[in-house]
Amino acid sequence: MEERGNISIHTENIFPIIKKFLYSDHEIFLRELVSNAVDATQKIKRLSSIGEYTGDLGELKVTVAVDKDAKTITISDNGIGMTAEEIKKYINQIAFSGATEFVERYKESGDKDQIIGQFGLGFYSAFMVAERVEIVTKSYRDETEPAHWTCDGSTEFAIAPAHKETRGTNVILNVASDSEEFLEPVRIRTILDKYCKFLPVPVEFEGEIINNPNPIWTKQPSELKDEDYKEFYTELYPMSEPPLFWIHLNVDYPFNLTGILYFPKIKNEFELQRNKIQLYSRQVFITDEVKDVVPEFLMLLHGIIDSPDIPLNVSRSFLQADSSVKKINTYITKKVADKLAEIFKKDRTAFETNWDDISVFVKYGMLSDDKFYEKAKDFVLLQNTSGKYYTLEEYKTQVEANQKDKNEQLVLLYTTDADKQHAYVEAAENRGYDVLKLDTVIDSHFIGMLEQKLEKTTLKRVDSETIDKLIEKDEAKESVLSDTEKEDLKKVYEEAIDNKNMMVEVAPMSPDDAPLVITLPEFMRRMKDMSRAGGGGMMFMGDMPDTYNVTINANHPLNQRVLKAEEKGKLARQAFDLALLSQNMLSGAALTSFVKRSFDLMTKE
Ligand SMILES: Nc1ncnc2c1ncn2[C@@H]1O[C@H](COP(=O)(O)OP(=O)(O)OP(=O)(O)O)[C@@H](O)[C@H]1O
Repeated sequence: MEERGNISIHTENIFPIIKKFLYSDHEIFLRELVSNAVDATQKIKRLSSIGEYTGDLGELKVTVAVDKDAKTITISDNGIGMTAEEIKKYINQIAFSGATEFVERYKESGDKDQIIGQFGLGFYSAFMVAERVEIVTKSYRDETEPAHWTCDGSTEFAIAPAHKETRGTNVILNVASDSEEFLEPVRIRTILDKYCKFLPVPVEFEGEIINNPNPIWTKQPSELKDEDYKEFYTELYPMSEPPLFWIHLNVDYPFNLTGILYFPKIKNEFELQRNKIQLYSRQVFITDEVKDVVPEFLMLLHGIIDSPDIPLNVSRSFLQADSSVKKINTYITKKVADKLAEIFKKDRTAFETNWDDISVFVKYGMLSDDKFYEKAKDFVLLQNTSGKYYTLEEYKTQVEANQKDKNEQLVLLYTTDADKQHAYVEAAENRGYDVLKLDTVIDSHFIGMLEQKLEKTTLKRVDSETIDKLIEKDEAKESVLSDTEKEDLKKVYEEAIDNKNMMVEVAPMSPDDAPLVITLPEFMRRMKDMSRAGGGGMMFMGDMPDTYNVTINANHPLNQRVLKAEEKGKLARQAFDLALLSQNMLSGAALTSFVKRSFDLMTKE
């Protein structure tokens, strides 16, 4: 006998609302229905294992079938099935109230993106693509009758006895005319591939099992070889270069989390590599937007995180405040730091070889997470211009003797471009100083952080001061020029240079040093960098021209010649242009006139 009834929910007809709001995400209906089917098979397995079900389990499986002519999609399982009473309880009440709650939430927050993908719509999502949904089901309990339920998404349903020999449930979607794209097998396969690839029960489509029910993250690390991890990486990211190394996450207290995180080869292009971590809940793909679950700096990693404890049905802001999400964050950070520390200890050569790929990520982590800093400070590496790697501590020991200034401040020198800043690097090295290479996008922030964290330490770019001032020592240099001669020399240069952004000064330096050095003070460059990055309340700095210091070496023979020469100005200008040239700062008309002047001078000699 057929029974008709009304589903008791508050909202009259939630179907059009859901259909409209979830337009872009219609495809998740398949994820929801297939995971329900998987759940049903897992439930029967559990009942069997505890002796509540004594019948034959058979081969547990979920089947998806498309019938283009009948315009149906059918999801079948041989799970626990439902009685008519259970349909009323679980589908009419739970599924529909879940959907009602969804709509209420949507109305509250008004932000579609916050909810989509975060909220399992459950059974009701079938109505996003179907005009009518049928359930034909037979419970595992022998004495019960199979049932047939039909509903068009409104609050009315019909339930009648059915003919079904075997245990389990068929959910039949009569696809709506505006959703016929889902009758294309290719489309269905793509969706299954996205969401169901690692479901724990075989899922069959067109005669093929489309999933890998035992992905490696569900296994014990001791069962796995390096090859297994690498193979799995290729399965996830078919076109990628092999990963550098990986971490197998496996924790069941105080929260449940498994997964594998891979360190990819990142180099400097890290923007491209985001959103490569996939979030699963009990092997069901949820999203690859893991922003709130994984610490920001770990977004560069690839791989899988699987946790039933991540609340998927709440909005973003709530997720950030959620305590298990916070714990997961902390756990992942710790695991990653421990893994890096372990590789560093066990195989320093491998660590150094991979440093270029991991440095951005380690530095980013140190900058954004204090706990990570505390661990990483022991393995973060500094590389000098001759390619040698040091830890912070090792480097300190290495340069301490030579690079302390008169105030006992340790000065670390660095270059952002060893090629362009070659003249300065060489000058520093001739002094017996060591120069670090800090040339990645993140290094300007990293430098700031080191200064904050390391005691009595400053970092200076090699071209920010003349060599004597980079690391100021107590010994004063004698000048071969008298004060008046120095004044004269200054005037000659000022007139020859004729640029108010070039601050000329004359200072005694070693005769072996360059006759003239152009420097951009460290503080100046940093403030400009900051204002360019939009911070620090120094917006006005960004538009200001650079103000350089031009230091004339009073002890260099060339400058003694400049003072005495007939064409003082020409000689001074020539020296200045050469200094510009060595800094890659000479171009256009200035370069042309320099070349012309050089030929002139050569012709005269
Ligand atoms: N294929 C099925 N076999 C047996 N029972 C099912 C099946 N599909 C749904 N159910 C029952 O209907 C209930 C409601 O399903 P629905 O998908 O709406 O919610 P849910 O699975 O509990 O939660 P979620 O929102 O995570 O999907 C399920 O809890 C289950 O008891």
